[in-house]
Amino acid sequence: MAPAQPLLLVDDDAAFRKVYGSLLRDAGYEVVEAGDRPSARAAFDARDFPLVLLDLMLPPDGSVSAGLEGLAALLEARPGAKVIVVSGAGDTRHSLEAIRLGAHDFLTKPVDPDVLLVVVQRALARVTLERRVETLRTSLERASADAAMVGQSAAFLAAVSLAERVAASDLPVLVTGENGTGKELLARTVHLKSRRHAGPFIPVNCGALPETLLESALFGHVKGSFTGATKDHRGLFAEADGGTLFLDELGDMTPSLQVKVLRALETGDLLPVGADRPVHVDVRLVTATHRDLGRMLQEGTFREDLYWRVKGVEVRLPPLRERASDLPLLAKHFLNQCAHLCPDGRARLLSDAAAEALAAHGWPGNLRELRHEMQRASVLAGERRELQPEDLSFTGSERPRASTSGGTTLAAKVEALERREIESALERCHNNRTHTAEALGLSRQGLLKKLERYGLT
Ligand SMILES: Nc1ncnc2c1ncn2[C@@H]1O[C@H](COP(=O)(O)OP(=O)(O)OP(=O)(O)O)[C@@H](O)[C@H]1O
Repeated sequence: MAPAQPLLLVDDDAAFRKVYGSLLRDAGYEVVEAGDRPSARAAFDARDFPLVLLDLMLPPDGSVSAGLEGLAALLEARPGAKVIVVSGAGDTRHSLEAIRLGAHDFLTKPVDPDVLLVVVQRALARVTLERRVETLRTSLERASADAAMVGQSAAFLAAVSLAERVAASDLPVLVTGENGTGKELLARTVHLKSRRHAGPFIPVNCGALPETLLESALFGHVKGSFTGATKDHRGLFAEADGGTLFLDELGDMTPSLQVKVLRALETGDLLPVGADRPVHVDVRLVTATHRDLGRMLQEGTFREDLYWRVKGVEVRLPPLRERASDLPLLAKHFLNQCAHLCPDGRARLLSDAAAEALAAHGWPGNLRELRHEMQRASVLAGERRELQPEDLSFTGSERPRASTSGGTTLAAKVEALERREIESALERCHNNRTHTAEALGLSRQGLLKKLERYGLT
């Protein structure tokens, strides 16, 4: 038999506690009683009660406002607990205020015993459901993070094991590796394996925004602090409070912003743009860069004090060419992921010749390039079940097909040309989007739009 669920029954009226306490005990619940606010709070703190039946007007003061404050404090301490407010006749206004503060329901005295039992039963069923959802959500997040990190090569497993070992601590983690090696995925894994896993994971690409926008995105701003600041904005540091902030492409951050980030990390205090008072946050930092920070230190483009603050433990992700044994596994993983792109919804397979072509390629864009190749090959193969080398862009046979498949109108030809230019710039810049945008004379945002339009993401 399942153990009786514990309820906390708080009322200064001993007769009420006696009658309703035994009613609930007879219904199979374990009832703990409290007759005033301090003893109710002590009992609440001592055990994980899923449900509290609470009278608002309690000794020592009998005041409703203190009762409402007490209710808010209980819910703040344990937001998952359900509180049912039991008030005297004529107290509806206060009961509604209690609901606004987060109480689950209210009952008015004299309480009909049958109604009480139904309300209690439904509130407890709700708690059970919410707890089950939370457990499932956590295990799903963990499972999907594990499942997403495909690879068995020694170099990859060493990186993952180091990341997992450091995840439990609050140490900063610096993930290094070429573009597309899986740095963001590893950062998410660190978060999901940490004690902060239920908190937010906030990724920020430091190379994607100009300095002033990045500053206000990170630290927030107050309304009116600059043109366009029409309302207060919390900022991503504050949004990551209680969780993990992932600063991607840290090496792209300007020196003056590096100073501000360093200050925030040292004190935990942020100064939103235009604010006169700092805000305190509790954030675990994970950073990533494809740049050689050691060389940037020597060149004076990256601050040494910030380097030591973010470095904590450095985890280097190997490029795909150093993980040759993972290539077939990863290719299959990405083919399965994009099965929905195939006309029959079934994942395509690699022919031996296609597998050889993959093995012979250098993969400058790493896993991102492989994922993209598998997507486009799945589409190009059409009804064919097995992929052939000509379905791969780097074998040289697919490229001309793409340029002619654009159609014969001028617009189609221009599009085909633009697509080819973007592809070759991406290749030259090793898939670094900031550099590709610069090389093409586009804004990063403009490039991202085009990548999406041509299915190159
Ligand atoms: N071990 C892995 N198993 C399966 N998929 C992976 C793995 N690592 C990365 N990926 C996938 O490869 C792609 C690129 O990964 P990710 O964005 O994490 O790389 P990155 O190093 O952060 O790239 P960038 O340097 O451009 O920011 C993503 O689609 C990601 O889901």
